Amino acid sequence: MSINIIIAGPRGRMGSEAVNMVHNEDSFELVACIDRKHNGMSMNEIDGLPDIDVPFYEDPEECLQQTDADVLIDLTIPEAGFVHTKLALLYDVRPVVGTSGFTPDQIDALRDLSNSHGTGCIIAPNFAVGAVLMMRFAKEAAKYLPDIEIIEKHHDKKLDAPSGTAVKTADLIKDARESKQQGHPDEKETMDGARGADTDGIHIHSVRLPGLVAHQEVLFGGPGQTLTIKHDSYNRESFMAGVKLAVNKVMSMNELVYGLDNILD
Ligand SMILES: NC(=O)C1=CN([C@@H]2O[C@H](COP(=O)(O)OP(=O)(O)OC[C@H]3O[C@@H](n4cnc5c(N)ncnc54)[C@H](OP(=O)(O)O)[C@@H]3O)[C@@H](O)[C@H]2O)C=CC1
Ligand SMILES: O=C(O)C1=N[C@H](C(=O)O)C[C@H](O)C1
Repeated sequence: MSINIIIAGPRGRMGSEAVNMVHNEDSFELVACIDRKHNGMSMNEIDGLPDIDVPFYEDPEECLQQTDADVLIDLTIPEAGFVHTKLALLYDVRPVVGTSGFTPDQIDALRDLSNSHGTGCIIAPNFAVGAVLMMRFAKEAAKYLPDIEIIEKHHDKKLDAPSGTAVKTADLIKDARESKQQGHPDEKETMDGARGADTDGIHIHSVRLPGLVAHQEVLFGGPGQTLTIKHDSYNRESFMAGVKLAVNKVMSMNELVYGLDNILD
């Protein structure tokens, strides 16, 4: 039996990669797309998209009502992604969400809905296995070297800053070390933003440049030494093994999980 999948954001950089991955996977079936353009058209009628006969819906609720789907993959923007994920849970379709930029309150609301419906949901700020390991190693290192700064670097089409990965990394580090103020107690920015964002004393610096894809360095400093843990995604294929794993895993889940690390064996 194949897993029936809806993709939201099929024309995007990640969405188009996910369309190819789902289409090429024997046990997956792409059954519909949610797109804010091309309502009522089939993918194979739209210029520049693969020759796949699958319907496009502008209205996410109409899509969920009319489609026999098991899983929704959302790769859009946080505002739309939140609505899609909520609706999918209401229709008992399991969301696999890569969209970054949800607020903690939004994640809590989706967790409540997922858990009360008993419908599995995976929200993963980063689907690349190497990035998950970077976060895991950073959490471990934070126990021994608690002075930490994060530099995340992305392509200049990215809408949210800091990245979901940087936020998740900082959250993991907060679980592993005591809250602390970093840098000089009297330090003063003479130019706004010079020290980056500050979450519980951890500073996050966001770089946006053409040519980049998705990169992060976690820097640790101690007396006479530094440690750098670094991950680079050079293309969007790097995320697809994680998306595939999440689709398979979510089928047997009945609650929300935040972060791919929680489903890696
Ligand atoms: N978890 C992970 O591993 C990864 C997550 N991401 C995240 O995935 C998301 C998508 O990234 P990326 O593919 O680079 O972005 P793109 O901008 O390339 O794609 C976003 C897609 O969402 C669509 N969209 C925008 N607004 C709406 C709306 N209101 N309703 C429905 N669809 C909408 C866009 O359509 P239109 O063209 O009409 O604007 C576009 O097709 C981002 O949040 C990004 O941070 C990215 C890489 C990896
Ligand atoms: O927008 C991107 O490209 C990416 N977004 C995710 C994030 O915000 O962390 C994951 C990855 O870094 C690529």
